[in-house]
Amino acid sequence: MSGRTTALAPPDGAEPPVRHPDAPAPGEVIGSHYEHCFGCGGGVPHGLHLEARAGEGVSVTAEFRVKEAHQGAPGLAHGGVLATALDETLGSLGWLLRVIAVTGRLETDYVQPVPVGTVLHLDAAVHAVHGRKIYATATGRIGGPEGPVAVRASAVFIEVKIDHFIENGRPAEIQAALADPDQVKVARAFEVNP
Ligand SMILES: CCCCCCCC/C=C\CCCCCCCC(=O)SCCNC(=O)CCNC(=O)[C@H](O)C(C)(C)COP(=O)(O)OP(=O)(O)OC[C@H]1O[C@@H](n2cnc3c(N)ncnc32)[C@H](O)[C@@H]1OP(=O)(O)O
Repeated sequence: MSGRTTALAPPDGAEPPVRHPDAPAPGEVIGSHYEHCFGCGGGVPHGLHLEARAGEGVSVTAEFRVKEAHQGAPGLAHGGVLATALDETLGSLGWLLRVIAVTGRLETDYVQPVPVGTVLHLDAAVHAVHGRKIYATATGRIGGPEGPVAVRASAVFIEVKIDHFIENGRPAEIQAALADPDQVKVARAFEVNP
C-alpha cells in the first residue's frame, strides 16, 4: 500500500481554504491563464471561451455557451465538453488561492441533457485544502444562475510549481510561452519566477 488516496472527501486534518489577499475582488473577471487553453483561451476558435469571475471566499462563477462544435448527440453538448467546462471553472479557483493547481481527480454527474445554444451557468468553490491537495466542487445550471442543475462535479486538484509545465510541456510551446510577456505576467501573478 502506498498510502495514496484519491478520495474526493477531504481527509482528517484538512483546513478551510484561505483567500489570498491579492486575489481578484468579487465580481472581477479572472483572465485566461493561457491563450491556447481549450477551456479559457481566446486563441482557440472551437474552445469553450469560458470567462470566470471571482466570487466571495474561494469561489468563482463562469458562463459557457454551448456551440455546434461542442455536440455529442444531435443538438446536445458532448459530456466530455461539459466535463471540460467544469474542470476549467474549478481550475480558475487557483487564482483565488494564488496557487497553480492541476486536476488530479474529476468526478462528474450528468443530471440533464444540455442543448446547443444553452448558456451553462457555472459556479465552483474550494471546500478544503490538505497539503498540496485542493478539494472543490462545481455546478452547472441551465436557464439562469438559479436554474435547474444540469451537471455537477467533485474534484481534487494538486498544487504544482511552474516546473510542472516546463518539464512536461512540449518545448516549442514552452519557449513561446516564456517569450510572451503577457504569459510571464500570468506566471508572476502566481508568485513564481519562470
Ligand atoms: C512555461 C510557462 C507556463 C505558464 C503557465 C502558468 C500559468 C498556469 C496557471 C494555471 C494553470 C491551471 C491549468 C488549469 C487547467 C484546467 C485543469 C486541467 O485540466 S489540468 C490538466 C489535467 N491534469 C493533469 O495533467 C495532471 C496530471 N498528473 C500529474 O501531473 C501528477 O499526477 C500530479 C502533479 C497531479 C501529482 O504528481 P506529484 O508527483 O506532483 O505528486 P504526488 O506525490 O503523486 O501527489 C501529491 C499529493 O496529491 C495526491 N494525489 C495525486 N494524484 C491524485 C489524484 N489523482 N487524486 C487525488 N489525489 C491525488 C497524492 O495522494 C499526494 O497526497 P499526499 O501529499 O500524499 O497526501
